[in-house]
This record gives sequence, C-alpha cells and structure tokens, in this order.
Amino acid sequence: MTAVTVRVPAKVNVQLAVGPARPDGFHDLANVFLAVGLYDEVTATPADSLRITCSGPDADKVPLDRTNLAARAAELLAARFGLVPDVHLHIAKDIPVAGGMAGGSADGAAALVACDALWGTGASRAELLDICAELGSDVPFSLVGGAALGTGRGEKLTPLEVGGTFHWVFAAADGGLSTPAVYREFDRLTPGASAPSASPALLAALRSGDPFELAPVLTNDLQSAALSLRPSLADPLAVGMAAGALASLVSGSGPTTAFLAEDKPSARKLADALTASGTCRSARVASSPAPGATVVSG
Ligand SMILES: C[C@@](CO)(OP(=O)(O)O)[C@H](O)COP(=O)(O)OP(=O)(O)OC[C@H]1O[C@@H](n2ccc(N)nc2=O)[C@H](O)[C@@H]1O
Ligand SMILES: Nc1ncnc2c1ncn2[C@@H]1O[C@H](COP(=O)(O)OP(=O)(O)O)[C@@H](O)[C@H]1O
Repeated sequence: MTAVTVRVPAKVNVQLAVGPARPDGFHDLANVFLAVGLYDEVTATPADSLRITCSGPDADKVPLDRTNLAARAAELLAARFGLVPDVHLHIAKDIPVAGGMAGGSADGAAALVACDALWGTGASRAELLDICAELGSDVPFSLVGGAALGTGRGEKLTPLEVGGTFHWVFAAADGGLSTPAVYREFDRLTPGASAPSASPALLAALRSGDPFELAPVLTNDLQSAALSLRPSLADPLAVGMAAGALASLVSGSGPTTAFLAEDKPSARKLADALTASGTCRSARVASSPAPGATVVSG
C-alpha cells in the first residue's frame, strides 16, 4: 500500500459537567460528545523518517514536531508492534486549532487508523482505543464518533443514541484558549464542584432528535471559565441568539462558539449574521452526528 487517507470529525460537547480536580490534575467529567461534520484528513505515506506536514488556513498554528498528536500516535502504534515509525503524515486541517473542537485529538485518532492500515498492524479496536486514551482524554471519542458519554477524564466511552440530524453553526475566534488554563480557571471559579453526572433530560433530547428539546438542556461547566479568560466571547453568543439560534454555548474549553439551529436554512442565515457582525473570525455550518475516523482512500 502506498498511501492511506483517513477522515476524522470535530466534536462539540452538548453536556460538559466537570467535577473537582483529581490528585493527578485531571477532572472527572460527564462529557457528552457529539461528532460534527467539520473534518480533518490525515494521509499516511511511507517515508525514510517520521515527518509531519500540514495544510489549511490554520496550518501555521499546528506544531510539526513530535509533540503533534499525529506523530505521537504513529510512535505509540509502532512501539506497540515493534516497528519503526518511518511515515509521512500530512494533515489537511479544516478544524479550528485550539478551538475546543478536539482538532489535535482528531488528528491523533486519524493517524492511528491510517498507520494501522498502512503498516498492516491489524490492531484490535480495543488496542486502538487504549492507545487513544494514552494520547489524550478526547482522542477515543475522535476514533468512534457519533455520540457518546465520556466518563473518567472523558476517555471511558458509552455510545449514545441520536434520533435525528442536528444543525449547528460554529464561530471560530481569533487566537486559541489553552485547555489546562480553562480548567484552572474553572477550579478558581468553582470551589467545591460536585461530582459530575449525565443529565437524563439531555440524553432524552439526543434520542428525540428534536432541536427544540435539545436547546434548553445544553450545558457547559467550562463556559464561565472560558468567558472569564475571554470576555469578548459574550459578543458572538449574543449575536447568535438575536439572529435566531435556539441555543448558543462555548464549544468545550473554547474559544469556538456553537449555535444550535432549527434546520439547515436557519443555520445558513445564522452563519451569515455571525459573519456580518464581525464578532468572529469565520462562521461555519455543520450537522451532527458524524462518523468517527474512517479510511476514505488507500
Ligand atoms: C475540554 C475538553 C472537553 O472535551 O476538550 P477541548 O474543548 O479542550 O477540545 C477535554 O476535556 C480536553 O481533553 P484533551 O484536550 O484531550 O485533554 P488532555 O490532553 O487529556 O489533557 C490536557 C490537560 O487538560 C486538563 N484536563 C483534561 C481533561 C480532564 N478531564 N481534566 C483536565 O483537567 C489537564 O490540565 C490536562 O493536563
Ligand atoms: N494535530 C494537531 N492539530 C492541532 N493542534 C495540535 C495538534 N497536535 C498537537 N497540537 C497542539 O494542541 C493544542 C490544542 O489544539 P486543538 O486540539 O486543536 O484544540 P482543543 O484542545 O481546544 O480542542 C494546539 O495549540 C497545539 O499546540
């Protein structure tokens, strides 16, 4: 095989319930992930050494060294199967970088699937999920996609049923937000956070597929922390509501903001209003759920 390309989705957290900091520095979560149809593609080709390249509007913000999650994925898979990770991984990036949409996690999961296919390692699903969890808390979800409840630090997944298609707008912001910094701000703002649990109303709304049922139960415990670090995020959130969003929230640790729309035409109108408002860098329409990391060629 000469090249394998894997397509992998972004995510939005439709519920992000955060507990107190654990002794290991992580937070226990009830993290309801929904994969959305904004995609990166990772192409693996044989090479003399491990090399990362990246294209796309945000490419200059992506590290091309061994800290890139795609590179780490190749190294971990190779180590497990006694191989040398000589591979060129090209990332065609469309997911906002450091935007709270798990773009780096997506590339880690995609690189893992691509290298597994290129090298013929034949890793089991359980082995792949194990490596994903080692790469980062959000990486297992990027592998499976769809919708899932993540517990522990978000890496222990239970698949969830989604009864229909939800239409979203995602407004990218200038500059990223550091995930550890947002969790630290959450700790400062929320002394005595209680143990997180999934909301039955939220799970029922996902099953219903009805955006009017989902809108009032969307929650993100990191939103106040993201707004505290970046108060200007209140502007796109307000513009989106005024322009007819059923709900608006910060995506994960931000600073991307997410808007739930009634249907696709409403989402397009909402995206136009957000773009025209000048309160965001760009606004994109996407629907959910979306499949996890999938080989698309090779
Ligand atoms: C907040 C969330 C919501 O899905 O994602 P983003 O919105 O940033 O994409 C995740 O919890 C981010 O997951 P991920 O980005 O994979 O985090 P990791 O690499 O595992 O950890 C990075 C750092 O985030 C903090 N962290 C992460 C997960 C967790 N449950 N508790 C934490 O406190 C820790 O400071 C950790 O050192
Ligand atoms: N493949 C990758 N794509 C983007 N960022 C990456 C990647 N690998 C490592 N990173 C690092 O991870 C940080 C967080 O990026 P990202 O995963 O896009 O955001 P978030 O954690 O908010 O979802 C980036 O600032 C970058 O330093």
